[in-house]
This record gives sequence, C-alpha cells and structure tokens, in this order.
Amino acid sequence: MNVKQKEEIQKEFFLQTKSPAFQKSLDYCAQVASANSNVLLIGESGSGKEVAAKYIHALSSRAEKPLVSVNCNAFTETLLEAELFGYEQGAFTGASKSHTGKFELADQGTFFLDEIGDLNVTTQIKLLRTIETKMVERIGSNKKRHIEFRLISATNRDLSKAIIDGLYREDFFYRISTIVIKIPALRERKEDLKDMIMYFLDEMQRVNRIEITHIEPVVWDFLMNYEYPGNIRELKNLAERMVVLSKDGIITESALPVMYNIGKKPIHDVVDRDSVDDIVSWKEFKERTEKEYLQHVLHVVNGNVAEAARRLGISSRQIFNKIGEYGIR
Ligand SMILES: Nc1ncnc2c1ncn2[C@@H]1O[C@H](COP(=O)(O)OP(=O)(O)OP(=O)(O)O)[C@@H](O)[C@H]1O
Repeated sequence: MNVKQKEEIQKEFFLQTKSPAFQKSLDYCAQVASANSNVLLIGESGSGKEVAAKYIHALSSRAEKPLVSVNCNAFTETLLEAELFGYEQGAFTGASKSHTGKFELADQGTFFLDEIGDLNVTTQIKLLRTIETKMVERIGSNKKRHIEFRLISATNRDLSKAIIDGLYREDFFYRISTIVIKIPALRERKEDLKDMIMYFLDEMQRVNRIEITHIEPVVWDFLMNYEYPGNIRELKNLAERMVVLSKDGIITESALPVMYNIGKKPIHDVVDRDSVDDIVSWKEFKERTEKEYLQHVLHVVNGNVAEAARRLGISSRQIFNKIGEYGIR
C-alpha cells in the first residue's frame, strides 16, 4: 500500500468514519485496491462514488500513475467514443488535429468510468471489446495500441433492472462488475452526520475566508434531521450556501433555501428526545420552542403580524411583545 498517497487522500476527504456501513465500504476498497479486478461502485447520486474510486487508486500500486475519469453522461454517443478512443487528424469533419483518447492516457493507471448505467448498447459493445483485449484503436486509424489499465466504474442505476428491460448487456455488466462495492447514502451514515456538517462548514469558512461564530439551533436541528436525498453533494452545497449567506458570523434559517420548509417539524422534535446531554430546563424548552414556532409562523405569513395573530388565536400586541422579548427580526 502506498502510505504517502493514503495520507494525502485522507487529508483531502472526510474518511475517518464512525459509520459501520461506510467503514465496511472503505475496508472493501482497501482490500481490493492492490488487485487488478474490475470494480463497480454503486450508490445514490452524490454519495461519494468518485471519491471511493480515488481512494482505491490511491491505495493501489498504480497510485503514482494517472487516474483518468470520464463521465459517460457528459457526451453524446459520437463524442464519447472520440473522447474514449481518440482520433487521428482528418478522421471526421472538424478533426483538424489528432487527439489522444482517455484510454491511452490511462495507460498503466486507473480508468474511472462514471455514470456507466447510461451507456447505450453500441458503446457497451465497443467498450466490452476494449476491456477484454486491452487494445485501443483511434478513430480514423488502423493501428491498435496495447494499453494496461485497471477499470473502476460507477452507477446510481439499478443495472439488473436495465438488463431485464433490454437496455443493458449482461456480458458487459458481468465484465465490469467482478467486484461490486456499495457506497451508503448519507442518511444511512447518521453516525457521521455531525462530524461531516462541521467538516464542510470548516472547509467553506476556510475557502471563503468567513468566520462562523454561531449557528441558530433551528438550523442545527434541521441539518441533523434532514434526509439529504442529494447526499454528500447536497450537504457540501448547503454548507457553502450557509457560510456565504451568514450574517455577522451567524448562520440563521434565512441561509437555508425556502424549499426546505424549515420549522415545519413537530414542536416535540425541537429538542433531541434521544440525547441525555440535551436536557434543558422547562422554562428554556418553552422559550426555545415558542420562539422557533413564532419565527416559523411569521415566515409562513410573510411577516404579517395581524395574520399571524389570527392564525395563532392571540392578539397582535401579544405577538409584538414576543418579538421584542426574543429579539426576532
Ligand atoms: N468523503 C468525502 N469527503 C469529502 N467530500 C466528499 C466525500 N464524499 C463525497 N464528497 C464530495 O461530495 C461531492 C459528490 O461526491 P462524488 O462525486 O464522489 O459522488 P458520486 O456518488 O460519484 O456522485 P454522482 O453519482 O452524481 O456522480 C463531491 O463534491 C465530493 O468532493
């Protein structure tokens, strides 16, 4: 194992996990890193499949050689083939000079094919041939070049269903999936959530040169209870948004996109019922929940105090008193 590369990747990404599910994936990556078998990484979008590919490469004997990535979704069928196999000058209209394909660039290293579930059948056949023979022929050339690479692919699609539907070739699927590693969704890694929120907030403070001194409890509650359908990518974007939109070092709920409907949780969820360290006095609990609920209602009625009073069944004067008491803006 390449110790230097391993240290570097651990510095670059959050890999010190407390989640048994993610630890299992990392262990599996480490175990297969030194082999040459084709690896298929499966998991939801944004869960960190590309990061896992980088991890496998860093721990492999190929770590000093290139890791070349291609996102199959980013190109049309013709352009993808040009990108993968390369072409000679004059091979087609617009090919004013020759172009080295990604396979050739990956020689001796690792080749990472992302979004492999979206490949059409024709490209699957061409890729299958290349993966089996390790011979590449640039478009417009009749010269075959031998290349040596380790293939890692990734998809967020259910390929067994695509095979049944006739959209995916079984032979291609078996060729790319000698080893299958599942990367868990962020909601399946609750043990890491708190540390990851802090990790990305730290990173975004550093990158944007903004110092955060306080996060409103309602925001923190939201971050800890949200399901993150967009996984780590969503959390990372959210962290950046919150830091950039913070005011005087404070992250308030206004930094969260409105669509998150913050504040719509039941009141009894405001305090973490499972945490023994989180017990506050009855007075404090009442103040916190009252303040947060009032903020939510005022948000929903667009700051219209008369409307909030009508919906809450109390007087406008009472609401103004509460606004003053809790310092609600
Ligand atoms: N362990 C991690 N530490 C730090 N950042 C991470 C980690 N895992 C993922 N990320 C970040 O989250 C984002 C999404 O990760 P990545 O591209 O690896 O996901 P993916 O599963 O390949 O997504 P997709 O299916 O959409 O291609 C990237 O910006 C990546 O840097």
